[in-house]
Amino acid sequence: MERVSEPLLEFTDVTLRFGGVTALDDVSFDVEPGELFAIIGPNGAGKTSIFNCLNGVYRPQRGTITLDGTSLLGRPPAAIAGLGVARTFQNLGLFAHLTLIENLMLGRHHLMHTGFFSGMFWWGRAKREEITHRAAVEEIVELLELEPYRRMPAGMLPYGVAKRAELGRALAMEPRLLLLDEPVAGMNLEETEDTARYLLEVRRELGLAMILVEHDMSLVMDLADRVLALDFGVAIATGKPSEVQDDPQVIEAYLGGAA
Ligand SMILES: Nc1ncnc2c1ncn2[C@@H]1O[C@H](COP(=O)(O)OP(=O)(O)OP(=O)(O)O)[C@@H](O)[C@H]1O
Repeated sequence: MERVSEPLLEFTDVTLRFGGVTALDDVSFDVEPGELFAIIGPNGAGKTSIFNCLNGVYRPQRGTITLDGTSLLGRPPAAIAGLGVARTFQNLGLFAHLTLIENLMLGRHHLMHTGFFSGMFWWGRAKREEITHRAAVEEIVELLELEPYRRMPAGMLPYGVAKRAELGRALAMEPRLLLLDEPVAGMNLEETEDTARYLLEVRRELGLAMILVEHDMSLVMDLADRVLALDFGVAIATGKPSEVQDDPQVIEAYLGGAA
């Protein structure tokens, strides 16, 4: 891909170890603004470890990670979320008893200035803030076509809709970088195609950068601008989906895994 701007994310020479296990071995990649970047690799290759380094859950022993020039290393997950890195979870990060709208409003929590007590004293300001946040949430509901489920408790949503609501919760944070952890895991073909459509729509409407970790290779090949392939914590190929797909080391990693 031709360089049109400075990278949004720079993940450079990152090494992460757990005792004798090297989960990431000197891994480097960067993500451009608005880019859809995918990370693939067999089980245990280190994909989730990259997400956990990015959002401050793990601290690598070596390397640097910067978002728009600001180092993310050593910052707690909430601070990294505040800098604009949002994540969706494989096992849904929704509160089952809250409605879809309430879950999306919680996604905006870190953007809210008025707490409960100040809200009591500054009723006018709190009200105005609430109206702004509700309007932003309603835009996401519309974008993801979630209107029919607005007042439904998240625990009662059909699986495909719950995954979409999870995407909505992450978008409600107004991220600059969205980490998508296996967004189509457990979905049937129709739900997978729907998700691909929504992700393209999100990208078209919001233009935010996304990193996709996904085992569904056809989704990766359809959606990604560039792909990073990992094997045993080592970056074995980076490039356009078609290039990575044909890379002998990538083929070997997958065939070896299947054997
Ligand atoms: N908290 C941890 N403690 C010890 N080892 C860990 C920890 N987290 C990850 N690992 C190890 O690091 C390596 C990479 O794991 P990781 O979960 O990042 O792989 P993955 O590519 O996401 O795998 P999967 O596709 O199965 O989710 C594995 O060997 C794993 O056992």
